[in-house]
Amino acid sequence: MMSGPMPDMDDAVAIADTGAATPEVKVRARNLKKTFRRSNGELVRAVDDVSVAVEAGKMLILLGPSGCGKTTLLRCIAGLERPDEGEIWANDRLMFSKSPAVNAPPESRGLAMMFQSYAVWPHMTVAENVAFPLVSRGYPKREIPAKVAAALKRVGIPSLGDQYPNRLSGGQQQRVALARSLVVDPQVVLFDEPLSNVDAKVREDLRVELVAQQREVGFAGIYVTHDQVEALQLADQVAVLREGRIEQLGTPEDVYCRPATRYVANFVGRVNEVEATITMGSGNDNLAAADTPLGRLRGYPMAPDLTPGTKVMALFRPECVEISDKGASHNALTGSLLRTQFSGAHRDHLLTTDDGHRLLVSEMGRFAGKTFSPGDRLTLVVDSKSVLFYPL
Ligand SMILES: Nc1ncnc2c1ncn2[C@@H]1O[C@H](COP(=O)(O)OP(=O)(O)OP(=O)(O)O)[C@@H](O)[C@H]1O
Repeated sequence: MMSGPMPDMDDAVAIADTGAATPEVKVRARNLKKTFRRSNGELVRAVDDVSVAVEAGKMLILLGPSGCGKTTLLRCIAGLERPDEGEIWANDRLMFSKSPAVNAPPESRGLAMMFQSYAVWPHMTVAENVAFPLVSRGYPKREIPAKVAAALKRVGIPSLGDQYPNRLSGGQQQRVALARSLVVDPQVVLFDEPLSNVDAKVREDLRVELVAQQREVGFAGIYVTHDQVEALQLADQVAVLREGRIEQLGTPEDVYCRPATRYVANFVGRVNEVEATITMGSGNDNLAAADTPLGRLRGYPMAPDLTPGTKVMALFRPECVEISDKGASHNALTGSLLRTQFSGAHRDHLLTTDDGHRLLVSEMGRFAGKTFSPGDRLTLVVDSKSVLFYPL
């Protein structure tokens, strides 16, 4: 039931007891669709029947490769793009629907934004930049300096208020942009790849900062990225997108450790893939067995109907493999070392098996004293709990 009369096209609608949004859900998009027509006439389903929700104080990450529809979905929620179908609710108000016809303008949705392209304004000082959302919302003038100072302090640049942005580093400019997004104490913040223009170390610092700010301010966030490390670090929930659709929605642990599909497994981390044939369906321990050209593997079936004889792909991550000098009764594979790459916290070994399969093994820390040379025969033992069988 909607409160009040039938809304005008450009009004947001407050909801009473619709059951459409529970109190803690800050943003909900339902069955959103958005199709574009390219200049050559071709239709692109940028967002294809997507439903997502984010609760107060939680971060939802939209993750996927370039062109999968992340930005379009975010822009629909922000009100910068008009969906073809679906509904959008924010802060318990209907922001978009086709029937009744509702399409609230961006500035009335109560959503703060921090977009990569929304750079800080060079002709304004840092303090003026941060004050801008307060001024444009008509905040009492005398309250603005204290709010700006608090926002700058919160993002770790309390003394930069008088500076012009072109005197600041990229990381400091991003802090200004973050302060500008948070100064109005928003309940919801939309982020579109906000850290993609800063170097790796600054990105990492800013991610930590962002999580701390979220805890403190308690806003709900929707954050677009194609960087899986960023997604896993920041997310409460990750939506992995593929060609406009959600391939998996889950916690970072779900999408990394129990990817629903091979696409998700490959997108959120590195994997070894070996073709296999199921020889034994899953038993009491839920583990099945499959024959591969490299030997028998035990692992978890990722579909219900993987009966003996079914062709599957066995997947396991490089860090779930141990180099063994004892061998093992099952899940043991043998290969010759091609090369080793040292990366500080871990080192990666690339092996080739006798039938030409390539296997990647990642050893974490504690490898001092153990050296291997190209050509060495190594036995690998793969943890059964991390082998996953997917239908082909
Ligand atoms: N205005 C537009 N007109 C035509 N096609 C568009 C338009 N905007 C986006 N698209 C197409 O829609 C699809 C999704 O684009 P979108 O920008 O949402 O993807 P993305 O996942 O955010 O990619 P990226 O990470 O590269 O920004 C792409 O195929 C893109 O070319």
